[in-house]
Amino acid sequence: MSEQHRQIHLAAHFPGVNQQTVWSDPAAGSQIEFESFRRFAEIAERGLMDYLFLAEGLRLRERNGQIHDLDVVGRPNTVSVLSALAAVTKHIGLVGTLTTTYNEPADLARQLRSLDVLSRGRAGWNVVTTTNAFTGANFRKGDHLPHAERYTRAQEMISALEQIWATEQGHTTRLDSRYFDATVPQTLPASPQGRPVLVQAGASGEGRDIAARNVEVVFSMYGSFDDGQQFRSDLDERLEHFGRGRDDLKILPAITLAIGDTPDEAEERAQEICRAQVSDANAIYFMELVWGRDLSDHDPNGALPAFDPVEPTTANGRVPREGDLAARIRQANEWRAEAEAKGLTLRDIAVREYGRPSLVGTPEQIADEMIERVDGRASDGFTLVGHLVPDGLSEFVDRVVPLLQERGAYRTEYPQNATLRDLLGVTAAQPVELEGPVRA
Ligand SMILES: Cc1cc2nc3c(=O)[nH]c(=O)nc-3n(C[C@H](O)[C@H](O)[C@H](O)COP(=O)(O)O)c2cc1C
Repeated sequence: MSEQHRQIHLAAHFPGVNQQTVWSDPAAGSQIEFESFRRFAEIAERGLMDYLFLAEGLRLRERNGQIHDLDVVGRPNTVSVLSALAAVTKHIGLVGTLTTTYNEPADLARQLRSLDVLSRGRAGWNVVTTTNAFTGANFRKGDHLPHAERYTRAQEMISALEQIWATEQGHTTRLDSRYFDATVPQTLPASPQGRPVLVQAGASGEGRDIAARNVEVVFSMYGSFDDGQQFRSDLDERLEHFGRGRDDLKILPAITLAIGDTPDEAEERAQEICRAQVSDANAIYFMELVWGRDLSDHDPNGALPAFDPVEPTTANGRVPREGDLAARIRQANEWRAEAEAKGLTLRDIAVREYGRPSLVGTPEQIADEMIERVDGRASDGFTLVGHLVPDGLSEFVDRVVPLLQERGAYRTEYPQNATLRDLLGVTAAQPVELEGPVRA
């Protein structure tokens, strides 16, 4: 008799423009052409995954007032890509990230319901509030709401969308809250899953409350066993507070992989991937986030800056590395001492700090580790982020998925006509009522 394991849920993250994806690799495809998305979806669906996931960036990254062209830049609109994918996939869920800060309810509700109807109940919405202040410049408001206000608006947006989605076709919804004052007609029927699955990404207390109150899946960065367990128990308390059960919410942290035939080979692969991810230019960029200023006059293969970090002077489209100035100065001093003692360059430190892939090992080791984390409730599965687009997850699908299946921890086929909510095995949360307007 094989041991009983909890079922693992998997999502495939089509990386946006970030340092995880190695676009310079000859095997990398386009981040724009539909063929990349189609192939990526085909691999994820071959791996029987719950959903394919797209992040959102509404501007091109900038650095010192210039477009940050270290990587490829730009990506097509999320809902357009997912709608096109609905036509070439059959089972897999299609989850798009869309911001609550820079959208209006009628438009967002209609886009997401359209995707849900076109895909016959396979749509999901990753609720984000957008960190990057400069995104505000795209919009009439031109400014960014403070963090707490963004979450007030997010809750109102979720409630508004739920109200609109619960309204029958041909009827209207009246929205009257702090941020919204609109009368919205329901132009479409419901999909087989009623409304899109809600996913959330945002780690503060407010973000976690939004998740515990409203959503069915959290996309987190807490990939290690201990961090995952801590995050889970924090969310469990919040779920209880909002009258929901632990199984009403799945947590799928981001995971990166290096697979090898032997542990040594996997380790070598991990090193190779890290060095490809942290190119010379990316090493400088990474250190600029710590030092808070332009370091383009520094040699990535030379010493770390001799001066201390400062308060950031340029808005480069990225929030500076976490930690206050004193902590960043301490960090810089530690790295400098270590670099001198061991003869390490700026890039050596960046490669190491940027972080090795989260799971490094043979297919057996990776399958064991995943099962252990899910059985130990450190997560309910994983959002897989490959370092290559579009084929980066094929080795995982071909070599690790069969082992998860053999061990009874993963589905062996898609259920017939399953919606995304069916695949995840979750029920929708009770909608939160919109609070009345707080207009003076
Ligand atoms: C794992 C993760 C993924 C995120 N993905 C996006 C994204 O694709 N687009 C976006 O505009 N914001 C994204 N965000 C930003 C969040 O929505 C939020 O604005 C930010 O994390 C600040 O909120 P917090 O303090 O609650 O974390 C992401 C955040 C996290 C933690």
